[in-house]
Amino acid sequence: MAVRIYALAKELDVDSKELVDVCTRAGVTGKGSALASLSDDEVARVKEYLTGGSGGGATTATAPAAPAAPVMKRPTGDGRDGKIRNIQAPKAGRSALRRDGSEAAESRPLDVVTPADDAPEAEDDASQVEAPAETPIAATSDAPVADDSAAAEAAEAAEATADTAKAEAKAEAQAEAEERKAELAQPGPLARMMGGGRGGSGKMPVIGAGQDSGQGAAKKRPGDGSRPRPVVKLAAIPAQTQRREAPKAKAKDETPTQKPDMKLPSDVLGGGSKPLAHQLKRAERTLEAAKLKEKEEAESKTRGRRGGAAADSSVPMLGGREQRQLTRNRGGGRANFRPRRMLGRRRKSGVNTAAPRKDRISIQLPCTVKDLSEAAGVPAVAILRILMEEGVMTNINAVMDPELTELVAGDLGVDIDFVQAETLEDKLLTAMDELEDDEASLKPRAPVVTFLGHVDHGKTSLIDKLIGIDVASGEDGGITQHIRAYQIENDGRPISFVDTPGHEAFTEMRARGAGVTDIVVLVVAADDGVMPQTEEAISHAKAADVPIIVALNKIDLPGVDPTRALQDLAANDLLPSEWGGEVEVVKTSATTGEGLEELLETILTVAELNEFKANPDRPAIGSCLESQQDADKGVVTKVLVQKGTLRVGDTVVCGEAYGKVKAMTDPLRPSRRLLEAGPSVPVNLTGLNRAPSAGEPLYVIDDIAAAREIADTRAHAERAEFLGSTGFQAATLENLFDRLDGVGDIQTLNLILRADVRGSIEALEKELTKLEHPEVRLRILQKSVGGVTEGDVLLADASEAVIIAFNVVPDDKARAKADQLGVEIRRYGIIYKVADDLKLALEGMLRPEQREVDLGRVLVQMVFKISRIGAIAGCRVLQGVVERNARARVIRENTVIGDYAIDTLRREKDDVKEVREGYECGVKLAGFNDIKEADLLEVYKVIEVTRSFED
Ligand SMILES: Nc1nc2c(ncn2[C@@H]2O[C@H](COP(=O)(O)OP(=O)(O)OP(=O)(O)O)[C@@H](O)[C@H]2O)c(=O)[nH]1
Repeated sequence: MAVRIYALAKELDVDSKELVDVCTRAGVTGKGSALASLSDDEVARVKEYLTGGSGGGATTATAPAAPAAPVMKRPTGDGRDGKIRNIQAPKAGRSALRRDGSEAAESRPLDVVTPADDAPEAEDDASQVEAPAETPIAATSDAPVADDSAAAEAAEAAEATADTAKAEAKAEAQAEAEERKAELAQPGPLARMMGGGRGGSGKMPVIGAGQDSGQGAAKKRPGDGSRPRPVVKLAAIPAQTQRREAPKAKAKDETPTQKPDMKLPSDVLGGGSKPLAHQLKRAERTLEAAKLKEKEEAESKTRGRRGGAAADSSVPMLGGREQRQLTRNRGGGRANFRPRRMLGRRRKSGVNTAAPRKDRISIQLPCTVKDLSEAAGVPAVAILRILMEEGVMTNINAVMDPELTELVAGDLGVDIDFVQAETLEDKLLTAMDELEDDEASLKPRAPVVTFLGHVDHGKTSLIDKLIGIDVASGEDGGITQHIRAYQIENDGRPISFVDTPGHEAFTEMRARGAGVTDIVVLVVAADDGVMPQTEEAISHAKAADVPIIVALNKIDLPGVDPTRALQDLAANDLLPSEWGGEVEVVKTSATTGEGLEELLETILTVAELNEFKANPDRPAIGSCLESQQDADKGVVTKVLVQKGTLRVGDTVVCGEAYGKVKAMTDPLRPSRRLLEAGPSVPVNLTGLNRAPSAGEPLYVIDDIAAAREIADTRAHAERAEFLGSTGFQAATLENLFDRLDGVGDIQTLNLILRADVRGSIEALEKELTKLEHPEVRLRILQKSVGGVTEGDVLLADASEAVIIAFNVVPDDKARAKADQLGVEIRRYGIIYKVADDLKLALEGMLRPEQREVDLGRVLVQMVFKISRIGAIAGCRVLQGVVERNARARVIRENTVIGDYAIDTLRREKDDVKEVREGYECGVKLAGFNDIKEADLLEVYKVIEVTRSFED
């Protein structure tokens, strides 16, 4: 019966990683990791090799009667017996998973450690030094091993020479031992990974009992004291993981990086999508503004001086009328004589322009026209005028995006700095995020295992089979459109599974799944191999920096060749362990159940190695996987708790939503109510005031008022952004450029999106962005979770929009209103059908192409001039056909002299629709009477051809 290497390692009480190496040396090849299986034969060979039999070949030749060195003996724990010692499995599993082949080779155990105090005895104890060299492992590790010949030489020298020579040899041996000691003081890569520095002098690291007693032995997990921890090779962690490193502190004397001193306006720097004339106009305006400012400053200085003069004691004291008269005359400026009309107009601007004008301002985003006016001390009308000149018609309360604000500020000659205010969110939530849990508070938690892969490769079927439910067969269109999370127990050990959709529209959901996961199971159909979404899933898994296990599914299909899929995986940096790589590939069939046990076992082994932990005793932080509006329960949010414990009654904030947790249920058994949920537990919770966006982190906070404030601020910001993106109200550079580019001519199809969950809206939006065409576009006016309401219908009517109801229905009022107003509500259940239909609708909006179709040629044989009617050409159809509503090009002496519509077409005296080849007919051309004998008419008609996006 086949047995896995790590199971055999357990049985033999050796380190499974070492056993992988031993397999290779014993001639059992192709075993890339501890999860590889061995046949009975192979097991026998390995055992034989280990007990010093002939299995290994090469090394035994040089091994003289080794005294049981390879026998996996339980250690004494003193770490100094020169034999076998225990090294614990990696504690922080991820580092162990990063090792590559070279490190593994380096990390082979050092065969012998001769402690410093033993060194002087080296000459007398040649057999002790030699013994480890006889072990199979010693043969591969030469550097730290005591050199047999050196020892022999030392012994020989001792015999052959006098006492002085003996002393020399002794000194030499001692020096050598010192050197070795120094070398060994540096722990090897494996030792480092295993958490042991120079924890002892053991030869082969062995997993098992006694690990606490050795030096450097790490803490054991509670409850599994006797279970050894196998070692699994997994995918190499990509380079980008380095971004997690804390930034290096700058050396004090390091010269700061120089910043270029660029004073050009941002739009000039931005590549100048505007015409040069426009740039010049702006430059002129800026110059004028600067001049004006200078003048104002000069005037105010003069005024100041005059004011000073008024206080001068040399001026005689005047009273009453004279004083008023003088003051009026001194003020002298035009303002004093400004007619009432002007004063009135000035007041109307409604903005306090008393603030002094500034050269440099700091302004908080989002910024309105009024904000800028107040900060810069410039009348709002001046700003509105600039905006108007730029083609942006807006009002004083309109929000300007940063680029537009900068542009206006540039025109006003004001330098601007944007500042971001510290919000309540920053204060409360960021602090929670940054709160580090101390090591002692961390408790083991279930691994979160996410299934990722291409559409239809069998993710849902595999999870269904693993947990014994049937979700796959009930899916609309056979594709997963929701993210799911369930927790099950296997032999008392909990595991949380996350199922993600494979369809390309669900990138966000896949990223979200990968973002909350500890382990990724990459499902690859054996008949299909690596496909685009598989590659995307690999990237997500790598970005999440988590171990990958590959489930090579559909292995039951007749004639499948897994080799191609394995090659694809190798090409994507996932070298399968059976090819000597580091990625476990388990061949599975969700249909027959083949390989599922092995898959589960592999998942549990990886989880065990990584020892996932979290602090359950802190305010919970989770992640919203999905949320939906339920007719009975209100907002139902699917949350995966990541840290802390979430309890019924907790106040939470999640994205733009907040509320108190009313109830929690187990997603797998919805009737099972939960009062609390700890780390790694997925729950469906109710109590939020609105459906939060999927992917939003959820925080438990004490104060409901603070939760409301945070949620409302976010909702407000999102609304402002959304309005900006739909082109309503907000003035942005983008809509300015749109206008300049003549985008106004584009035909627009307005949409209102309503869906069951936020994830569907995201996926729909993503899918719809692909429907791009220079002449038509889609504009989403509103998007929200829940059924179609009367308000939606009214908005659709006012904006001539179509309502897309995805997995939701209109309520009665909405339905009645839609019938009354003739608003179209289109209902869908499958995402790509929405995209297909909207594509057709947009294609229908494209102006049809006008195409000419040649009909025939006609020769004019005779011309009849009839008063009040005009010239009638008596013709013969030379080729093709003439139709009444066609057009004709008149050709005279090989030159086209005109192009006219056929007004009348007659045979004999009757009006006819068409005349065919060989027949005679009378043709009257609209607006052309100069027809002559021998003219040739080329008859054609114009047809309209509908266009598609592909044309
Ligand atoms: N023969 C065979 N068919 C399978 C196997 N696994 C899944 N299928 C079939 O493949 C189809 C897709 O399976 P799903 O489980 O829905 O695939 P999925 O990867 O979850 O698909 P999405 O979630 O839509 O990306 C279904 O018809 C399954 O019955 C398998 O191991 N063998």
